[in-house]
Amino acid sequence: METVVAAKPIIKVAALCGSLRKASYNRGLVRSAIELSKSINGLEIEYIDIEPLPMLNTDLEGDGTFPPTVEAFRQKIKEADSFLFASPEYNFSVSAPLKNAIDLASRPPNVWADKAAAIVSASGGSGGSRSQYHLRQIGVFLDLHFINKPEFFLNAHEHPAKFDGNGNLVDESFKKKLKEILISLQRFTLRLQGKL
Ligand SMILES: Cc1cc2nc3c(=O)[nH]c(=O)nc-3n(C[C@H](O)[C@H](O)[C@H](O)COP(=O)(O)O)c2cc1C
Repeated sequence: METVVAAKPIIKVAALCGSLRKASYNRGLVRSAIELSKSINGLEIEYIDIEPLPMLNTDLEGDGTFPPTVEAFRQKIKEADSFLFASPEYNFSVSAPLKNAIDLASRPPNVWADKAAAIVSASGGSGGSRSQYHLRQIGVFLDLHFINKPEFFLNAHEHPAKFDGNGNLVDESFKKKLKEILISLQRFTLRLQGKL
């Protein structure tokens, strides 16, 4: 008799980067995550560019409608099962572009709610840990549920050799850690959706 193996549900992850810089290390982390996800069964990552988003102004909201770029962004967030944030630290917090993107998608109805998320960061000093803890705090209000471990903090300025000249992550131990985060995010998302 033929054994039928249930297909693993596909988890769609939307990846956001808080830096708009062309050679951003954090964008490099997103590129790496996309590459690494190709060897994880059931996980798909799409990079969502936040650069075209306007600054939030509630005057621009109609009756439940938003400017077209904002509407398209909100739709992408709505369709995702979970999120990967690559967040540089700006003045001990998340960057303004990332906070703006988060705020835009939080306007009623809040499209972040009840989803799983993971954070990685490349920054100076403590590798972005303080931006990560601010992001977790923001998630409390949004009903975003972050995985706690593993953690990923990379001081890209003290250790620039972990990236190549194009901002791509080349360090094998950090790549391994990044893949562990993706696997943990996949499992947590499935648990949250009651599929595991
Ligand atoms: C306005 C501003 C504030 C910053 N504040 C911090 C900070 O508080 N802590 C830190 O570790 N790095 C800080 N940095 C450094 C950035 O986090 C660092 O340059 C990082 O690599 C930027 O991310 P990216 O490479 O993805 O663009 C700051 C940079 C800017 C532009």
